Amino acid sequence: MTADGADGLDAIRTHPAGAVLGFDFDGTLAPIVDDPAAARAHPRAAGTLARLAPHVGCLVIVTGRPAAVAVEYGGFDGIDGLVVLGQYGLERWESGTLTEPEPPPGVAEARAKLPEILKAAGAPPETFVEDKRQALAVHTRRCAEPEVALERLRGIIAALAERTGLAVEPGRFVLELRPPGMDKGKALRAFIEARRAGTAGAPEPSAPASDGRGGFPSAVLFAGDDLGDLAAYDAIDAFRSEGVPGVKVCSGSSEVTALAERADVIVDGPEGVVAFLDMLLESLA
Ligand SMILES: O=P(O)(O)OC[C@H]1O[C@H](O[C@H]2O[C@H](CO)[C@@H](O)[C@H](O)[C@H]2O)[C@H](O)[C@@H](O)[C@@H]1O
Repeated sequence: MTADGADGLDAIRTHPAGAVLGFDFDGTLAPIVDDPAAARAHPRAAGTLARLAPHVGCLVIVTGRPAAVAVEYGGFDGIDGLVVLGQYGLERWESGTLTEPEPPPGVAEARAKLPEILKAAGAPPETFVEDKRQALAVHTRRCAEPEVALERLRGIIAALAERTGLAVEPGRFVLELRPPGMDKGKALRAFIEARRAGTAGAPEPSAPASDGRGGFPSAVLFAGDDLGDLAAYDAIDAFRSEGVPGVKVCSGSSEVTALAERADVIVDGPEGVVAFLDMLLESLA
């Protein structure tokens, strides 16, 4: 644990009612599997989050998944106050209500062109396109050589993104074509600022009271595993520069090393994340 991370953890323990705890879904709360539709949260993840909820200011999941899919696969419905920001922050799920924008026209264009483009690039037949309505994720995990297949597609996916006005989001054996302008850092920051102000586009619950000693947020933690989570780490760094303690947790894997280099603490995948939260919970209860 870095010294800054230890400070962040201390601040959560000292002022839990003002703390914001954010999480990625795949690879952090849910073990990675070959088929995206078969992913489910670690069996203890939802229970641990439910037990944490009454102790902390906010629990928020910030994911590349559609928000409703993360809620379903995570078993998160019913966790008090939990908010899910889906599609890198474009969608929001809270208390059973989903808010989502219309996808930009470039998504339909990319959807129409993608099959022919993948074929022309010689993508292996195991290449799989996950259609998330707001975005298209091209997966190569099931290919015999997933890294080779992914590299082969990088150029043509970038060109398609350029033509359709979309952004490329690289991840664990996946290249996503998604609307630009939002990322997990912006989503996390906007969520916290809205809570701090007690207002948002939609009626927002008032900013949770801190315990009377810390401000809001008293501390911010984010746990992630993949490249898309680096923007959330950036947000933690920015909060720190403003005097808000933070903790960057890395759900470690051999597939991605970029997060480990910037994390305060590295744990062993979703099992390690849940164990870390159990330990935090014990120190709060
Ligand atoms: O932001 P996240 O919650 O981490 O979501 C990022 C993407 O995760 C999913 O793909 C990853 O998980 C799959 C299931 O374990 C795995 O098969 C795939 O190789 C991974 O890249 C998901 O399918 C995407 O839609 C998410 O955007």
